[in-house]
Amino acid sequence: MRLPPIQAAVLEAASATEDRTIERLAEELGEKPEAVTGAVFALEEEGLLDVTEETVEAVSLTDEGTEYVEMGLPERRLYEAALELDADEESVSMGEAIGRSGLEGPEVDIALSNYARKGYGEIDSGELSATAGREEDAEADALALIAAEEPITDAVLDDLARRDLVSRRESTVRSVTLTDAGVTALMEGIEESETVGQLTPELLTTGEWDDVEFAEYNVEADAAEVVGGKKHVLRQTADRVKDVLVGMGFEEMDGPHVDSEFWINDALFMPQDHPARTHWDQFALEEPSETADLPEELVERVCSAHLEGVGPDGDGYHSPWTEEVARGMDLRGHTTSLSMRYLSGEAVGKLEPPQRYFSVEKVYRNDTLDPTHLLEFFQIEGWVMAEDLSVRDLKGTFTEFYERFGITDLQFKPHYNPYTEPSFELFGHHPETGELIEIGNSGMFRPEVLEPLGVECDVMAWGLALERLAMLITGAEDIRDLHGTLADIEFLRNAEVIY
Ligand SMILES: N[C@@H](Cc1ccccc1)C(=O)O
Repeated sequence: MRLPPIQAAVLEAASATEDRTIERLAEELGEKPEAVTGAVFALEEEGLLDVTEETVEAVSLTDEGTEYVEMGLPERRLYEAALELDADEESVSMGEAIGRSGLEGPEVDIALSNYARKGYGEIDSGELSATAGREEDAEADALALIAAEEPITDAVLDDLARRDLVSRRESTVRSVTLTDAGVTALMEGIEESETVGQLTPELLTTGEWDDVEFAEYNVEADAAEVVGGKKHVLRQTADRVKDVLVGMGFEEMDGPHVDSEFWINDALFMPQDHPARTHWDQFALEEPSETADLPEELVERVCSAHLEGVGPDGDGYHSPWTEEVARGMDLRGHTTSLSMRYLSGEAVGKLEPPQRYFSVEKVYRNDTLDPTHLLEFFQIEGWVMAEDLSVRDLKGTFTEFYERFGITDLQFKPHYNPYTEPSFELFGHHPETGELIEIGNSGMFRPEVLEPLGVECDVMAWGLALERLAMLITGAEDIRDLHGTLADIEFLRNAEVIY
């Protein structure tokens, strides 16, 4: 029998009595698994091989996992440092133990968050103790086994996966055995035929291509995975949000990322001593630290609203209001600053009702990073200006908007904002964890906001979280998987924004 060289080689390497995997054959023959798979399918079609398929979970170390195999787990290194400081006698300073361990950056947090959980000792107000005689660490042992390609138990695997130290993937393992026909063919002898699998520059330049016989394409063979560039999941979500809002009749706003306290806070009737206006919550600029460019008449009206309120029964904050504070420059902590610029007429001139505006833009807050918080994130800002709006209009708009993303179980909770009354927070269920997560904040702008701006009808408004929406759409459980230095590339490659 005549066969192309790779098929002949595969047939000779296969056994009649023992299953051999394609991986193993490829290794033995020094060929690419894809090439061997192609040959196997061709031989199966000729009836010379039997192929069986099995789905298995392949476990491999992530970069972080590989690093810990070499360096030791951070909590383990902290424990060893604590022991060197005699922590089994009594507790020692946490700072000193960290210093001795050589842990740096995010590793410190990782060490601290696993230390007590794994029984290495207690951490209490800056002090740390170490449980004597902790020789074993199931997670460390398991990492070493995975590195050596040995099997490990599922329970530890779950822990390691939760820590992102391993990645798990389903793959299909194909094994082959010789059929009777295959055995007979081998006994009768195989000759290598001249078929060519790949057209090369040599074949072309020598003109040999005209003499050789080409192998047939095998469209069923596994091909190498191609990871091409694609639009980021968050950008896909933002584009979709824009499409939906434009479809609902909204126009887009834009404006400065760095803005004055006036537009970010004062125009919104945020008292100047409000805690959200301190460095705990927002990033202030040193250079330039203030603007000379404020709309003077509006500043006067806003100042008066703060001091005396608006209307005949109005009441203000009875606390000082200074233009100096209003001139301060910040990275905007919300895009409601844009709504103020548009509603005041400052951005595109005086607007007559009805109007609908939105933006999908970045905001900056001095928050603590966690699974639902980033320091830079995107807000879906929006407002509707019309006569006689009510909370029903607000809820109806959200219901319509979120339905376009398959989110139909919104929940509303009463809330407080200095600038809206009434105010509502919005919640949606996470598709994977079932947890209720906050996805937005909204309300009807108060007269103290609208009157100084010269707006005489109702305005309902909101700020929705783009990343949280992306989490509900894609099932991402940690906002840090989506963007930032800890983004999960594997997740981003596969996540889909379907609509
Ligand atoms: N600025 C609010 C959102 C909001 C905008 C407009 C009205 C009400 C709420 C926030 O950042 O959470």
